[in-house]
Amino acid sequence: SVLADNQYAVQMWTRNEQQANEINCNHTNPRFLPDVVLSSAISATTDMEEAMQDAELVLVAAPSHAMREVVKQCKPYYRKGMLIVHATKGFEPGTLKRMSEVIIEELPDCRSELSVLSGPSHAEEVIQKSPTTIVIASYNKASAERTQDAFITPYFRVYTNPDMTGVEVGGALKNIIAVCTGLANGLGLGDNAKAALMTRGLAEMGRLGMAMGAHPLTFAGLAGVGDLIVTCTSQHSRNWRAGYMLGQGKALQDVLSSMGMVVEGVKTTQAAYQLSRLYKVEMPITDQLYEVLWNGKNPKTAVEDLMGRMKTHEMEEVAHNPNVTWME
Ligand SMILES: NC(=O)C1=CN([C@@H]2O[C@H](COP(=O)(O)OP(=O)(O)OC[C@H]3O[C@@H](n4cnc5c(N)ncnc54)[C@H](OP(=O)(O)O)[C@@H]3O)[C@@H](O)[C@H]2O)C=CC1
Ligand SMILES: O=C(CO)COP(=O)(O)O
Repeated sequence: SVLADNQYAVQMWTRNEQQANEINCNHTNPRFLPDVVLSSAISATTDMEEAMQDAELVLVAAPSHAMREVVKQCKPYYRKGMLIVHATKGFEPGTLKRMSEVIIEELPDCRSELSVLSGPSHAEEVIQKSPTTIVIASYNKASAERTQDAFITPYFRVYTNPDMTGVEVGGALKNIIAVCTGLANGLGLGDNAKAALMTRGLAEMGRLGMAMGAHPLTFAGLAGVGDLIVTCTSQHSRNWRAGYMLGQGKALQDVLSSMGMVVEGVKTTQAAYQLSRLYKVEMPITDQLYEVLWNGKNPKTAVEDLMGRMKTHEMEEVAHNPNVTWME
């Protein structure tokens, strides 16, 4: 819709024939955005060749577990020079790769035209043209700026950032913390607990991100704290809602089947648990959520175990910074 507002003719690809017909005939997408009329500049098809044949820019927003499969389907119709943008927040299950790594493996020629679009941006609000800020990261400045130009509108403000790793890792990891804050609310815990999870969660997002090669300040930006705030506090967040239901005692499988939409934070918790061991980074909140989701740990015990950890200082970098020392 943002691209259509910028005068692009938008061709959507979906695997669902009924959804394509609905978009083409009625300009609606009722399962995902009920009560919304889409621009007549948007059409849909189930034929990937038709979707990609004249494309200048390809935006991929498949869930992380389906990214490789979808990009493989794009591959025969990819042409060097096309801008490729992804908006997916997660890691590839099993390989633990970031989405840009998966895309580059499948489309090696697209490296310098590839960007990630991320930040605090619930579709339900973007479609209402509610002011939204977002970041585009790319290895290539010219591609980042071309993509910025394609998406920027008076209600959708786009920044650029060269830190592809930081933007991808921030967007993926904030979902873990959103599930945790939902869980805390579902357990009846208060705003102090929520603030604690968000702040200490941001610390562990940054620790893993830096170990993976990200710039620490990216986590203070839209793809870090920005998206963390919206996902941990918005009624629209599927990750928060899933956590809330878990906190109320529902079983994980029942929660996931009742959502009918992807809850990236669940698989991302497993991926981050594995990455934290690979990179030897402490991620206590992620560890506890992993035990709750994957090993059936009681969430109340998980909270007690987090609160009962060995006492420590707040920030490693500050505690060991010679300019900020303890008084003798
Ligand atoms: N919703 C939002 O506001 C935002 C979402 N994101 C990110 O975008 C990604 C997608 O999220 P979102 O669109 O909300 O998820 P939804 O669950 O709402 O939709 C997922 C879509 O992907 C399709 N899909 C799933 N698997 C495949 C596959 N193997 N091949 C082709 N299509 C497939 C589904 O089709 P079907 O219906 O046929 O299953 C469905 O249309 C996630 O990584 C999310 O974190 C990022 C920012 C905002
Ligand atoms: O990433 C999002 C908003 O920026 C969407 O979050 P949810 O997947 O939790 O709905």
